[in-house]
Amino acid sequence: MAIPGEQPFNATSSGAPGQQQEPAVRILIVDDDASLRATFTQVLAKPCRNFDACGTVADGIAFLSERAYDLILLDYRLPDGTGLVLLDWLVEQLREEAVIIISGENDVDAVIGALRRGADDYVRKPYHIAQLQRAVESALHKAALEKANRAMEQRLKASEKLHRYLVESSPDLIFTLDAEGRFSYINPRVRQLLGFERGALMRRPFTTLVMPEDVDRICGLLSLPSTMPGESFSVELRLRRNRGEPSPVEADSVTVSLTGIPMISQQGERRVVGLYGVARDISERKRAEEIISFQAYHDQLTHLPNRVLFKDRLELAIAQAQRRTGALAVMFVDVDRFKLVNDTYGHAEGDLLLRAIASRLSSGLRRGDTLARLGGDEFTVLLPDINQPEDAETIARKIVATLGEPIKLSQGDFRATVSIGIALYPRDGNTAEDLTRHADIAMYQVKRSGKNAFRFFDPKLNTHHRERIALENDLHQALERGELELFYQPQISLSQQRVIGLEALLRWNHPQLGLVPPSSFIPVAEEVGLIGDISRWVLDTACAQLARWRRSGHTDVKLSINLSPHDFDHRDVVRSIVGCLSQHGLPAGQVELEITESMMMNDSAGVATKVRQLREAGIGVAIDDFGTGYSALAYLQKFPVSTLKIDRSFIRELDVALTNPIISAITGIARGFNLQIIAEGVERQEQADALRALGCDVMQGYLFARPGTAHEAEAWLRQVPSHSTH
Ligand SMILES: Nc1nc2c(ncn2[C@@H]2O[C@H](COP(=O)(O)O[C@H]3[C@@H](O)[C@H](n4cnc5c(=O)[nH]c(N)nc54)O[C@@H]3COP(=O)(O)O)[C@@H](O)[C@H]2O)c(=O)[nH]1
Repeated sequence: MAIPGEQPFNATSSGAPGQQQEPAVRILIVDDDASLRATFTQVLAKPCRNFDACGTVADGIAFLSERAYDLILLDYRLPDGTGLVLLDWLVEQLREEAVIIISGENDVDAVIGALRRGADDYVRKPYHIAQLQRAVESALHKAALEKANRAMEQRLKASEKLHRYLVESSPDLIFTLDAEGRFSYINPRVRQLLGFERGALMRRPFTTLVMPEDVDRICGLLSLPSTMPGESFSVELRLRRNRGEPSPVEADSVTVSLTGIPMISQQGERRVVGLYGVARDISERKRAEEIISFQAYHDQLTHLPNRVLFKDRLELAIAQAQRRTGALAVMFVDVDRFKLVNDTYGHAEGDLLLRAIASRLSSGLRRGDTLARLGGDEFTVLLPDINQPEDAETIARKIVATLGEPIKLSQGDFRATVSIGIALYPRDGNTAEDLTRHADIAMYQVKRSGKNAFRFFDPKLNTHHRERIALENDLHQALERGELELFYQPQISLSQQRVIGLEALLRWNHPQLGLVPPSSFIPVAEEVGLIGDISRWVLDTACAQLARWRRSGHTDVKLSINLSPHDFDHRDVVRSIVGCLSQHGLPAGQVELEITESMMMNDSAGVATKVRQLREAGIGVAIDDFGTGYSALAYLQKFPVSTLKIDRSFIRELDVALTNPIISAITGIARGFNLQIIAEGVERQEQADALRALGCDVMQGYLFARPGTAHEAEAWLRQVPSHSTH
């Protein structure tokens, strides 16, 4: 883009810097007397002067048409006309040469005529050389001054043009106000930025453009008398958009950063006569700042306040409650079985569920309450003003009720439930951390006692909770540190007098607590979502061990492996089990998986189908605690298992009476369905005898061996058990 006025600013003077050179001067002599022309050239000669000379008006014009001169010495009387003709030509051509008329004429009219036509001086013949020289010096001096003036004028014009261009095409709003705060100038940017014609704004107060909310703030700054001369200010404010004007921007206002500089009178006493202002549109920057700030304080998925903002609001609410001696409640809300959805249907469905739950939860709250998402499936609620604990209870019931209707996910409906823990200020703590932690502990208790409910914090829960958290933390590292170990317990066939199977039983060698039984940590692993990793480790370790035993010749021993009901929540559980067996080169028939009877009763994860697939792959499936639940024959048809394990509780009853109708029934069912039967928890010889009498041949229990290491198990495989029955 060409910038007006650029060239004049680039002009540089020629000549070596610091060297004061007299400028070159060109003089034209027009006189019909050749000897005079020679004299002029001689007496006026200087190193920097160049002369041309001719004797007629026509030749003079010819020279002048070729180039410009600084001075013309013009004879009045010439053969082809008077010097006036040449003067007229100069005027006509807008020429700027200085002219000295030289004539013998005594006529005053001739002199006046020449001066009127623009001649600068008049020398009458005969003249003294010195007089001519003075006239020439003076005319040249005057011409030089005029030339410098013209150059200066041109530079000023160019400069003015450039400044006007810069101001008028500035992307910022530039304006001046008079002493009364009214526009005295505003650049055309106002049209584009705010949709106002600049003509319409002239003499109108600046506040015409300011959004009403910001007027008071800016008025103080604009009250000029109070502004110290030279004191500038910067302020952010919103300028009004002319809504009558069509605009690509929908906003009512434009946020600008305004810099105001008082204009000081240059004459007389220094006083403020107006204000010079530059307003820069910072709407985009503001929007970006708002987005960044929103992201810093909100959860991206649900757009609810995040942990930081929740803590902030809770601290504020505590301070306010302290002042008015009031009460508030904090709820910790955890979505039940969320991991199931995430693992089974994928993260997109999980996100959909979380968004739907967020919307349901907030529908149960009032304005002024805060619902936040801490991350994962954890939400918190702040009820900043409650009168009694029952108020929090009412809201908790309401929240539970909002989830009554199933949530539509793309892969089907999901009936979401939540576990809610409640802590009250001041009863359960007076800091944001304590209240949130205590609500979390209460929520944990709800989870442990069956989920889908709410509970208030009870200080007695605290110690237990601490131990539990410590256990959880340790469990997270147990796998990495190699603290898990498999023990094995033999399953004996009394008729064959040998170990026909082994059950793999998990142990945790805790560095401080010693050997931790699975009943103490498996439920924790299930709750914190570690069970998947642990089960994979168990399966892999047990299969690797069986492969070793096979290599030692034990090719007909069956290995029972316990699986958690949670493992069956995974779509690809069957594929991973089959994959693990083939990876270790095991025949499917040598492995049996133990599932619990309760899993058959709640078939939400399609356990029946998975059991069928495992059986089709040739893998055995045993029902672990058979008889303890509502075992029904219908289940056995639906779940094509291979083995029933009679629960320990029935074996214990054999101590009282050596017959038991339930055991008789179970053995009958097993025979009817062609299932293998194993009695577990056999501790005494009498129990073994009674079981044998009832038709049960395979047994497992302390009578034969307590669970032992892989090394001990290998020894059992090699020997016939000593505790044979009579
Ligand atoms: N998901 C997984 N669960 C597992 C795994 N390993 C074990 N478990 C389950 O933990 C429960 C407790 O197991 P454990 O403490 O190992 O107890 C087993 C035996 O030690 C015990 N037992 C065996 N004989 C007797 C006996 O004569 N008396 C008596 N009081 N107890 C005895 O019984 C448990 C074996 O039970 P079961 O599995 O039902 O056959 C238990 O429910 C295990 O299933 C694992 O790797 N994953």
